[in-house]
Amino acid sequence: FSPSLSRTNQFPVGNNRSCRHRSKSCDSVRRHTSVDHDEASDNTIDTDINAADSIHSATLASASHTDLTRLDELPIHNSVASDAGPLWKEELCDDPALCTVIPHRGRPRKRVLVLCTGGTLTMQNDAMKGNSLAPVQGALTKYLAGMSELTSDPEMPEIISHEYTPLIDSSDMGPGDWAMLARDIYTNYYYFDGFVILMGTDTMAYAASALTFMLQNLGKPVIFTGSQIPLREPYNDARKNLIMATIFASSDTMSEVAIFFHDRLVRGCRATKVNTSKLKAFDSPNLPPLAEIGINIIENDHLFRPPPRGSFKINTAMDTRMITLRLVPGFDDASIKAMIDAARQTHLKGLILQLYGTGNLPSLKDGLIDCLASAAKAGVVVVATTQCVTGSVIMGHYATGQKLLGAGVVSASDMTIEATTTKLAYLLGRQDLTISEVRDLMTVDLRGEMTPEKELPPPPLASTYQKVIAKKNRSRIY
Ligand SMILES: NC(=O)C[C@H](N)C(=O)O
Repeated sequence: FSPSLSRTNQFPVGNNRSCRHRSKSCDSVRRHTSVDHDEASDNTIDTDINAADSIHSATLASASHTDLTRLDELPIHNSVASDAGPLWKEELCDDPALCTVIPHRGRPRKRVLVLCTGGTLTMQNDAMKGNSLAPVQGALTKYLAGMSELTSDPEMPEIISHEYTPLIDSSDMGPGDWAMLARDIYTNYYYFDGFVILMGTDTMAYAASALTFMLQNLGKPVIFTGSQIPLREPYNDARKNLIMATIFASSDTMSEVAIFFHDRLVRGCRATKVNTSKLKAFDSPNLPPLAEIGINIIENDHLFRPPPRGSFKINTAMDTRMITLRLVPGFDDASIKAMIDAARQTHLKGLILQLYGTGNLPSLKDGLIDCLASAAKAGVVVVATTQCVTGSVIMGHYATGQKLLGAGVVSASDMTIEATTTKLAYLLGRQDLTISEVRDLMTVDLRGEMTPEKELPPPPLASTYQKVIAKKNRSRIY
C-alpha cells in the first residue's frame, strides 16, 4: 500500500494567491479553491465554508473505513503554503519512500496520521557536516514499515505516515511551518481519529502552543513527539515516544494538542523544554500532566479539555512583529529604550517582557517605564511574564510592579513563554480584533493555556482567610 499523493489536490483549502511554488499542485489548488479571500484575510482560512466538502468526503471515507484498498486514496497532503517556511523549500513529491501506509488486518482499527518534519528522531551523524547530527530522509518511513508491533497488533491504530521534504532541525521551523501543519491537519481532519506530529524537541513547545491556537474547536487529539536519541540507535527514546504518541492520538476522550515525551503527556500550550540531554526533556510547570505512564497508563482525564461546541476551523495567520526582552539586574536601560524605539520604527506590534518574580522591574528606572507606557499608548501590546519557571505574574502585588499597570502593560499570568509569544502572534494576526481586544484576550484563557484568575494560588502575602478560599477554589479543578 503506497499512498498516492497525486490525488491530494481534490480538497483544497487556503488562499494560494501568493503561492511561491508554481507547479502542477499549485495550479490544481488554484482551480479548485472555492473561496476567494480578500487582502485582509490573506492567511486566514475560514474553513467553515470548505468544511462542507470535507464532511461529505469524510462520509465517503468512513463508509469504507475497513476497505483497505481505499487507504491509498486518502488525501495525505494538499497544503500549499503562501507563508511557507523552510519545509517548503522543495515541492512535495509522491515518492513512496517518504510515506507509508501500515494497513490493519482484521477488525476495524483507529486511524492515525503521522506527519514528520524532522528532528533528532530522524537523524544520524553526517560525515559531510563535521559528523554532526542531521535528518535522514526516508529513514522513518522505512523503519515504520518494519515495526511489527504496529503492523500486527490489533489493538494498535492503523498508521499513515508522511515525511515532509526536506526534513529539518526544529530550530529552522517557524510560523510558516506551523501553518502548514495546521492546514494538513485540516485537510485530513475527517479521515483520521487523531494526528501525531514528529519534530525536533528544541522548538516543539512553541509549535504545540501555536497549533493549539491555530486549531479552533479541535475535536481530536493532536500529539507532538520526537526524541533525544535518533530512532536508528539501538538504545533510544524514539521508539517508545512514537508508539505512545500514536496510542494517545487514537484516544476517544482527548480533543486537544499535547506533547508526549518520556513518561508523560502534557498539554501543548503548557509545555516547556527543560533539559538538553535527559530523556525527560519536557515539563508542564503550572498544570499537572494529562497522563503519566509507568506499568499502567494513568490518565488525569479531569484535566482534559472538554469536547468543542462548534465546527472545526483553522486560523493560521500570525503577526510576528514582536520582541521578547529578558531583564537582568544592572541592565543598560538606555540600550533597551533605544532598542524599543528602533523596533517601533519597524512597526513593532508586541513586546513581551520577562520580568522578575511576580512581574517586577526596577522601580527606579522611570525612563524605561515611560518608554513602555508610550509604546503601549501608541498601540504596542506590552505583556509582562515572569522569569520564574513555576507560578504566576501578579501585577501590582509589589510596588515595583504596580507601575506597570499604570503604563498599560498586561499580565501573562501563568502562561509559559512559548504560549505567551504564540498567543500574542496569533491574536495580532487576527484581522477581526482591535488592539484593545488583543490586550483583553491576552488575559483570558482561550485553550487551557492559563489558569483562570479565581483558581490561581493566592499571592504570597495574602491573609490566611484568602488562602483558604483560594485553596477551595483550586480543589474544584485539580
Ligand atoms: N532533540 C532534538 O530533536 C533536538 C534537535 N536539535 C531539534 O530540535 O530538531
